Formats: sequence, C-alpha cells, structure tokens
Amino acid sequence: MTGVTLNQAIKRYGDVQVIHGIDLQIEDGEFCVFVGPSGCGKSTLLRMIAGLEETSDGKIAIGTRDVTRMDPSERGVAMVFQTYALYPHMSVEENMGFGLKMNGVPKGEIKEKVQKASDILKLDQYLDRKPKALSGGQRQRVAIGRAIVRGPEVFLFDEPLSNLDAELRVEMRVEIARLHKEIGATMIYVTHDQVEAMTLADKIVVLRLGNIEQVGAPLELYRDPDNKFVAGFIGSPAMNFLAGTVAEGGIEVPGLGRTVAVEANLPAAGTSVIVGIRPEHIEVQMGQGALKAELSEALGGVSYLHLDTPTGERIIVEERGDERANEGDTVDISFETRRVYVFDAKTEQRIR
Ligand SMILES: Nc1ncnc2c1ncn2[C@@H]1O[C@H](COP(=O)(O)OP(=O)(O)OP(=O)(O)O)[C@@H](O)[C@H]1O
Repeated sequence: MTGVTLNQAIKRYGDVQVIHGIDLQIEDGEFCVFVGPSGCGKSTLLRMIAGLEETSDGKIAIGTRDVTRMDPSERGVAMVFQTYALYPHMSVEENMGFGLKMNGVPKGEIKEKVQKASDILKLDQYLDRKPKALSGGQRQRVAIGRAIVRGPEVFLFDEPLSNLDAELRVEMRVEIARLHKEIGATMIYVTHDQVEAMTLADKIVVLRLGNIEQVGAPLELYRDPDNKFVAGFIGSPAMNFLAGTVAEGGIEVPGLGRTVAVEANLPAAGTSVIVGIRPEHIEVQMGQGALKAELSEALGGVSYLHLDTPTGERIIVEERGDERANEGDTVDISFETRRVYVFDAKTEQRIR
C-alpha cells in the first residue's frame, strides 16, 4: 500500500490551463475526498492520477514510483465511475474478472479473487446475472468489486453514488466506509455531496478554479475555514454572510441593525468585513425585530427558516425546538460571540 504525491501538477487543454500547479500529499491508507463547485477540476485531477488525462507539467508519484508518464494499467490504481461502465453482455462474475483475464491471470486465481470480492460486497447470489438484471446499487457494487479484484494500491472513485436514489446512496456510502476500514487501501474520492465528503473523508481537499483552497480533516475545515469560500462550501445549509464595517466595540452590521461583538483583534475602524454565522448557531427571538420570515422548510427534526434583512440579505436559521417561527413572522436573532466568523471583504481571507 502507498500514498500519492502531487508536485506542481498542471493540466492544460491547448492554451487553457485548468489545473494550476497542485501540491498535495495523500498518505498511505488515507481516505481523501476532492470537493468543490462544478468545473473546479476535481474530476480532471482524479483522472490525472489515474492516467486517463495526461499531466501537462509537474509530477505525480504513487508511493516512491514516479507515474507521471505511465499508462493507467501500470500505475496500480483502479477507478470506479459514476456510470459503472460494466459490460452488458457479461455476467457479474465475468465483469469482475475481466481485467485479470486480460492480464493472463490463471482461471482458478481469478475465481478465488472474484469470490473474495463478492463476499465483501455481498454479491454472491448475483454472480451469474447480467448487469441489466441488477439494481443501480448492485451494479455499482459490481463496479467496486471489479476494482477490488485487481488489488490496486490506490482506489479512485469519481462521483460513484450520483446515479443512485437517496436511500441507496446512504447504504452505499456506509458500505464504502466499511470497505475502506476492511481493506485499508488509499482511496481518493470525488463528490459534490457534502455528507459524503464529511462522513467518508480522513482528509478533504477543497478545490476552486483549479487551485486548492484548503486541505484538512472534515471538522477542521468546518470549524476553522481559512477563507470565505471554504466557510461557505463546507457545512449545510451554508454559512450565512452579512456585510459589516469595523466599528467601536465590534462590527456594525446594517442587516441586523446593530453592532456585533467579536472575540478578535479587528482591523482599523471603517474596514469593510463580512460576518459569517452558521445556521445551526443562531437562535430566533419571536415577536420582535426586523427580520422577515419568508419561508420555513420543515424537515421534521429541523426546520430551515429563511429570513430577509431590511438590507436585502438572506439569513437561514436552523430551528430544532417545539416552537418554530412561521412564514410572515417578524423576528430577531441572537448568537454567541464565539460563533462569529469575520472575513476581510476584499481578500475574503479569514480575520477570525
Ligand atoms: N477536454 C477538455 N477541453 C477543455 N477544457 C476542459 C476539458 N475537460 C474539462 N475541461 C475544463 O476543465 C475544468 C475542470 O473540469 P472538471 O470536469 O475536472 O471539473 P469538475 O470539478 O469535475 O466538475 P463537475 O463537478 O461538474 O464534474 C472545467 O472548466 C472544464 O470546462
């Protein structure tokens, strides 16, 4: 088993550079998740590691081997795709063993490895079926089984659960976590699903426009985002942002009609900042205030209350108690000082 090292990895398509010199160390046995908005380069970066996209510049190493110019088949990786990519005319067993057969592995050994993988993934009873006679979740299991059978040093997953319905996603997510525990291999996983990223990852890499914004453990990124982008990207519903100005004794926030106290050394009075507060850290005060409840999404255990400020900003509050605000109510909000994040309005870097 081995880790993966990217050293100033660059990808260009013709004149357009889409990955801008990525440095990244993924440790042996680590579960690393790439997240970021559509088009940020997550899939491209994964495909560069797989060898499915040529690396224009820089280096990629798997363990101590420089694989930058190697064919995908020589890299010791196996990739699981969103679309499963199974052969429709082959049975589950043949699909899973196909890679090994092409490599001239003896029949007995293939059978043994397929058996072992189908035990892990509970595919025993489906080995003779064709993919079209399987559910989406079962097909994805076969695709994962095909990767396991090859015994790669590194597993690569490109949004593997995107085509599954909500319930199956949860089931498969738990299964992938179990698989990682069981086989302990290095895994790199691309998703734009918050919950997948937070629950599966040892390490999350947040990408934006082909650059890394921040790397860290899920809760590290949640608690200690370096900038407004990461703060807004990690956490769901997203962190609320309100414009403010540094003033005597805190930050004047027009949207709230008051000065918010902050535990921090703030820049000079008059500096424009952005105040960030997570929906789960806000309390609602009923029957007072200037915030108008435009919408309440009741999910059961929680409701998401959408408030409009007089300045035209939007605040989402997570409500959990028995008493929850209704649409049309006017309310006020409160939050603990230690829960307030502050970003520089120009650079969007975190001040505290
Ligand atoms: N063959 C190509 N030629 C030119 N540009 C490309 C090509 N493939 C991808 N790109 C560009 O590279 C950037 C990164 O694309 P990529 O598919 O890696 O993003 P992504 O983060 O995986 O997005 P999504 O979540 O939508 O899949 C995008 O701006 C995309 O338009």
